[in-house]
Amino acid sequence: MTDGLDLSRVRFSRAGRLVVDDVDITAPEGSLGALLGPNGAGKSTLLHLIAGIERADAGALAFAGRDLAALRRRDRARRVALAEQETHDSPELRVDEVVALGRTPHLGPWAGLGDRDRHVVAEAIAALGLEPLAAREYAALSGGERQRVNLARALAQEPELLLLDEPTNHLDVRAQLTSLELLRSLASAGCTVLAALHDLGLAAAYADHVIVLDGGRVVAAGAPAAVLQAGLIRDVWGVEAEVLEHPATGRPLIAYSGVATGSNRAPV
Ligand SMILES: Nc1ncnc2c1ncn2[C@@H]1O[C@H](COP(=O)(O)OP(=O)(O)OP(=O)(O)O)[C@@H](O)[C@H]1O
Repeated sequence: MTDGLDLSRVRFSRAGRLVVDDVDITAPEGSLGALLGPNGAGKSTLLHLIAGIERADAGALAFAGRDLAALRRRDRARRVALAEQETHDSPELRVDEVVALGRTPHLGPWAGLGDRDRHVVAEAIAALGLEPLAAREYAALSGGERQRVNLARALAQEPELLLLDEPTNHLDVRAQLTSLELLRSLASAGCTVLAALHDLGLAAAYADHVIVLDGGRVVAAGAPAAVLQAGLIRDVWGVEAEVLEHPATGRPLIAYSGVATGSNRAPV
């Protein structure tokens, strides 16, 4: 058992179909991990299981040495945040109100925001550059703007474990890099971060470790350079790629050349 996230033999079925199959994952405390895999691999489901939105059928899920399933809902919410692509519970709220929802697990019963809560909310809004949007209605934002609000809300929660489902979806390239740099600095400050990503290049550029899911199973895990190799990319995603070395960072640089012929991946 580690100080970070530790999943052992986690299984989960949905509608009679096994969608998370004997998953073992270790994410060290203070690391930025990328959860990778093709559509339907089970990434969102696994994040839901870790966040306690759904309950695993079998296996152990621990964070900082504590059994996540045994934590009370409120205790878990103080420690674990999940930033999803859409916030469904607050369409009529303003941006600053949505971000302030992140403080809910830290407030006493019937208590409003205190000075520190307001400070944390303002910092989260500033970290995502959302000041100009703070008084706008969440529902009236673009997809990328909402994505930044969702991340700010998760930051305001001040979690020890931050889970994100495709946090770069809808974002322009600068916003993508800004978000990943923010996640990296959170990890450096001790937060354990695990983000489901589709962009292998971003994972290669930023993650400390990557976990590749396929058909609900972990098929590879480790340092980006060790895992993200042409053969694995062909087998899992059904595309041909050359993996180069980034001239400035030394990290893997993925150059796609096309869909792999003979791949048994279903066409999209
Ligand atoms: N509400 C649901 N009812 C039945 N099956 C579902 C439901 N949601 C997801 N699934 C199935 O569970 C499996 C895992 O889905 P999941 O959303 O976790 O994958 P994912 O890796 O996040 O995919 P994507 O990259 O497309 O978002 C898929 O086969 C999917 O069809």
